Amino acid sequence: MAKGKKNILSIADLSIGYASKTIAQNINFDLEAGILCGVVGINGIGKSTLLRTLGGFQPKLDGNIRLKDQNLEKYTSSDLSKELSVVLTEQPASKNLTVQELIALGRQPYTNWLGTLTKQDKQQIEASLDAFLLKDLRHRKCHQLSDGQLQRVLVARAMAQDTSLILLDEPTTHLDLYHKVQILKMLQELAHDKQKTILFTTHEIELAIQLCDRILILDGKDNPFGDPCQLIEQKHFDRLFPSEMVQFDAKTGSFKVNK
Ligand SMILES: Nc1ncnc2c1ncn2[C@@H]1O[C@H](COP(=O)(O)OP(=O)(O)OP(=O)(O)O)[C@@H](O)[C@H]1O
Repeated sequence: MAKGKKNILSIADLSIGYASKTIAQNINFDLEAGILCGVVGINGIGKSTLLRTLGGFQPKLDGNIRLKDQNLEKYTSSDLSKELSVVLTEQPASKNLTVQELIALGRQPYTNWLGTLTKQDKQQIEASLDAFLLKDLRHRKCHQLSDGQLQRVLVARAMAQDTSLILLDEPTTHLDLYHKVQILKMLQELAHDKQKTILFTTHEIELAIQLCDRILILDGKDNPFGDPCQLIEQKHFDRLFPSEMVQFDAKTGSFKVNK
């Protein structure tokens, strides 16, 4: 850990899965404020299960999850909603709301029972609309948005919630390359400029290598974690897929198909 910087999320010896089956174990990593971290790994290895466990949607099987020096299970749901926001792949039920209304829902943990927005709530909503290029779309219904626009709205809602940790499950699914890069750069900016800790699952390994500060590789064994260059040097990406099919080129940080 860098001197003087406190961990926002500390994971030790974590096992995740279901009563019937352990999906992944031996997961260890720490994340400080201002870090963008990608979680990669092959289909079915447990990325979404990890996200759901960290988000408190399903119980861990073993080990420790500490959020800002307190065990995750110790948080009341009201306190947790001020420290942790989650953006899942499922489409929101509230797509009949306008962009601005959906983003305003991010302020729910802070508003009174009437949902009255204070000046500070409104400022946070404006800043979120601005950061995710949504000012012109603010009155558009969410069901009238493209996948890329809707993804920006969902992340903007998480920004409005103003939590120290933001978890996202595959935020780049269904997006073209330009919009994948756009959303990841916006997440990077949010992490670096606003000192948020952001963890997201992805199949975009090459983009994660270029844009993330840290990567967790779920590999069903040791689950290596570190900064992308370090993981490349240690040849962890070389072992991700069967080498007769695809090979990792450490010089370019990209995968080549064996023809
Ligand atoms: N409710 C459940 N009960 C039992 N097993 C489950 C349940 N949900 C998922 N699984 C299993 O857990 C394993 C991990 O699934 P998970 O969705 O976490 O993987 P993933 O890495 O996110 O996959 P993908 O990249 O395909 O999205 C899979 O084998 C899946 O079949």
